Amino acid sequence: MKIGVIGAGAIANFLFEKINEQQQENLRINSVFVRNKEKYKHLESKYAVNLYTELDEFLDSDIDIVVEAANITTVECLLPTILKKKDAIVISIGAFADSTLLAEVSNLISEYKNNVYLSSGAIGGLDLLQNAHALGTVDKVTLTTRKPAKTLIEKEITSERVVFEGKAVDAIKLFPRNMNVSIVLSLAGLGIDFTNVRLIADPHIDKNIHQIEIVGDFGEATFTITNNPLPENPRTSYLAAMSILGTLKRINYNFKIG
Ligand SMILES: NC(=O)C1=CN([C@@H]2O[C@H](COP(=O)(O)OP(=O)(O)OC[C@H]3O[C@@H](n4cnc5c(N)ncnc54)[C@H](OP(=O)(O)O)[C@@H]3O)[C@@H](O)[C@H]2O)C=CC1
Ligand SMILES: O=C([O-])CC(=O)C(=O)O
Repeated sequence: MKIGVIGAGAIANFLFEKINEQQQENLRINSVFVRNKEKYKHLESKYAVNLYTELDEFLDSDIDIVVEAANITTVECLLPTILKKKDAIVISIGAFADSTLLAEVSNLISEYKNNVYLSSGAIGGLDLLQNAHALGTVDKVTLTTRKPAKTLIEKEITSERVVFEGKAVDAIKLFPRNMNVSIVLSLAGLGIDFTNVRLIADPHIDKNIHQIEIVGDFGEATFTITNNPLPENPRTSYLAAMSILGTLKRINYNFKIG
């Protein structure tokens, strides 16, 4: 599968290294869409990719699928155009908190028959949540996220602080670079207005910890994911980058699990 990546930050560099440098069977990144070619010029020789700043040229290049590794605004601006030509994997899931975009994307999927894959990112358990809610009988979903304090607030603190408590719909507005996980969890389950979120700045940790609690007719489930950060961007978990690689591998394989 030939891949085009949008963005060239921490997640994108993980993918360049693991896919192009270390090589993965049947996967190859050919094209990278950036805002500033000069800034990222070194990538062309390092990973044998072509850089693009024009979206149509990027989409018409030698790629089968687009991987977004940029931010929410980029998804809002580019995804509708992408879906007219290519499948897409999205990691900045927060974009789908906008119901207008969600409806537009649903219409484009029907019309152009391209697929959108929402990576599970820095969490897991989305298969269980979707199964448990297949009859609409999950009652409660709560996400408690703890991140190193310095990645959430500028001021130094000595004890933990709850920086957000409420619904996913508001969490993503206030923390668009930290709460994408709350939106994928919402889409798999009760929706953005009914998924409970707590975000805690913790000065005593150096990992991104997501705790998920699900209650419904099936019973109860709790998961804790203790994520190592990506060195290039400690706000982003290593698993978020891995989840894109996992999605790419699963698309390629006809023996589907879960
Ligand atoms: N679902 C999940 O669990 C998670 C999701 N995320 C999402 O992934 C995104 C990427 O994370 P990460 O790699 O750590 O972030 P980085 O800040 O390291 O990299 C972001 C990259 O996107 C580029 N970019 C921004 N806007 C555009 C654009 N319009 N067109 C092309 N490139 C663009 C930036 O380029 P430039 O130099 O031009 O600014 C930069 O190279 C985050 O913003 C977040 O939305 C992150 C962590 C977890
Ligand atoms: O990487 C993480 O732990 C989660 C994150 O930033 C997000 O969901 O936006």
